[in-house]
Amino acid sequence: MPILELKNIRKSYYLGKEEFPVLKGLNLSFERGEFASILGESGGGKSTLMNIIGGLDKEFEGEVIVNNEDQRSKTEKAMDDYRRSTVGFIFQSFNLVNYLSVLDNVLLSLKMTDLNHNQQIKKAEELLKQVGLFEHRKKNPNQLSGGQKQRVAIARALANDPEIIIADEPTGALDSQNTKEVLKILSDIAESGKTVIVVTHSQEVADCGTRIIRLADGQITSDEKLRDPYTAVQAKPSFKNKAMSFSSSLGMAWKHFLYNWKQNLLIALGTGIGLFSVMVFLGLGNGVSQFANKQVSDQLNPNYPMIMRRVTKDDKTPNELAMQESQQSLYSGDENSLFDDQLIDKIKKVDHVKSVTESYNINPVAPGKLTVDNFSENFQTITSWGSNQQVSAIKAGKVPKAGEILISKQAALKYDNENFKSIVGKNVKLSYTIMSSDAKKAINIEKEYTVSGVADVMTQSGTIFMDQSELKQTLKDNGAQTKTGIVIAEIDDSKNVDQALKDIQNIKNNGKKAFVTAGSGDILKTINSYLDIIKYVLAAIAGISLIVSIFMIVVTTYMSVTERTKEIGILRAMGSRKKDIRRLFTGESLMLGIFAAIIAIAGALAGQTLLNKALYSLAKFNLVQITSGAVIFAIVVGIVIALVASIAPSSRASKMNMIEALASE
Ligand SMILES: Nc1ncnc2c1ncn2[C@@H]1O[C@H](COP(=O)(O)OP(=O)(O)OP(=O)(O)O)[C@@H](O)[C@H]1O
Repeated sequence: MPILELKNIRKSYYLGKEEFPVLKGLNLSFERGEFASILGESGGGKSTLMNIIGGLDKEFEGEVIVNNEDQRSKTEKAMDDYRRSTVGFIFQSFNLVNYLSVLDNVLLSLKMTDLNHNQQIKKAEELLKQVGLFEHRKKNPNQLSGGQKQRVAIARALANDPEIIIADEPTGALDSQNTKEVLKILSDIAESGKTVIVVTHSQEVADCGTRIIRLADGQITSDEKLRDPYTAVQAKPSFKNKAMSFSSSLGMAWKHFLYNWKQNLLIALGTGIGLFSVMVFLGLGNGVSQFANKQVSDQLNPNYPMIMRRVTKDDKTPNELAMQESQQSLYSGDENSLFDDQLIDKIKKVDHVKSVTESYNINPVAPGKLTVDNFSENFQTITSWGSNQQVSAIKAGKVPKAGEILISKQAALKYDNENFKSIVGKNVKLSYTIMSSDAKKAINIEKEYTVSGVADVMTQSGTIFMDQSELKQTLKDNGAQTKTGIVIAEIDDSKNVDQALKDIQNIKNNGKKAFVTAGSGDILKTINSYLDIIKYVLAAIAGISLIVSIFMIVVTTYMSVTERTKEIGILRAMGSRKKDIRRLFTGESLMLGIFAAIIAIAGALAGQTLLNKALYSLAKFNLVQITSGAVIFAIVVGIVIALVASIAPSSRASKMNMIEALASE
């Protein structure tokens, strides 16, 4: 039974609508152990015929029957399998993969078998011994002579133990000595029971075989038998062929990635810089908002929100706006802004509220004056030191008791820039003017106090703190209003603050909402929302460079596809699937993305250390704080960018016409 039969094969090429018939009805059959040469003039259609036999070309008329199976009825998958297991190709220009070593070139075929890694290496080494190149296995193809390259190509074609070897001008680029050696190997292959079909112009090559077929003008002009086919029966291979595994494709992608490392490093740097800037901006935003949070919570205890009476006409105005109205109303001396015991009791009844303290403020009609020795400084407010203030904000001295005041660090620095603490314990005089409770009479007050301490309260530089009862007594003694417009609630736990504030805001008095609230949480929310906007705008600006990176990877992958067109053809001829080709390019660009992310992460972490060192003296705080989320973000974005960028080029690579790819230079 013939291994291969060709029945009435016709093939035409078309230029526009014009038909150029190349093969005009060929009928041939080949036996096992046959070494057949196809001789003919240039342009006679020999390569076209080989492409049809080798399963590279399905656009023809007639039947190609291999082992009793019609090739045309086969699916794409079955044709990949056919090229992988039944045929082996040898080309005039060797078609070795340049970035792989001699051993790896042979292994390429063996990657498509079920042999394990060690068995694959053993088999590849045996094949290289067979063609006399074992010593050269670690070299790259460009370190070999032409004859040696062709012997590697033969070893590679034999690796899968195919039944048919197709050789297109295998000695065309060799001198006479190398030609002899290659012909000897091809004869040996036929002798082992395989069918060898060689396309040649050379009578010397043709004379070596068992049969000469002459082709002219698309037809067979003679079919001459020189000797009987070899009779040895090919031993059944000890392994099965299978599609290239995912890890093998990635392994190949990795080898090319390393081979091309200079170019890849530059692209990864480009992409990495974009990712790096996004990470640093996010980290800076993070650090600055943590710094701001710390500043606020150092001064105000979140468990002690401030409450004022609500004065809006409606209940719909949001709490923050209603609070502004309440403040204006209080400062203008509106009685409706003041608390009475019944209102304070309502707040005390709210769940999680442990206590309610009245907070007093003196807002002099004009800035008050603090005098000590020859030094004087203005102040806007005297406020009671309440439990809502953080004791940690006191940088020198202690909380004010009766007859004492606590002043801001800014004021203390003005007193003594070298040693702001020196003001603690000094006697100071406060002089200011307030209005009587009926707001009709101005009252001038002048009193001496001892400075109990200094507090770092950034937002309240013109504030003086006084003990609550002391402040209340002062107001009383001077006939001023002793009802307060501000009370401080103490909440049992910070996790209950939001709920308690909501409940307080919903308390009604005479059918209307009675209170507005402000906690340090509100201040933080406002600060954070502004910082978030800045952070994301900066990160987005840096992110634009990532779009540039996508284009950079697209262009490089396209260039790589163009450069490696021949390799794509070789791999497809060896039985790689479209999927394997896609993985090869996607894999390499994925490595580029991961590499870029690694560069970005390493750069950002180093940048974080350097920037924090450089900026520490500014705020006594690490202003750049890169989170593990940002690290994961960089890896994910690196991978996504690479995948998006590789879609079009790798799909182009996988869809390439095999014959055109093989013919490319
Ligand atoms: N893709 C193509 N489109 C159009 N014409 C083609 C194409 N490929 C080959 N041909 C034409 O088909 C004819 C046969 O080409 P083929 O390569 O099979 O010849 P050949 O016998 O192998 O020649 P050589 O010995 O020079 O390699 C030539 O005239 C060639 O110009």
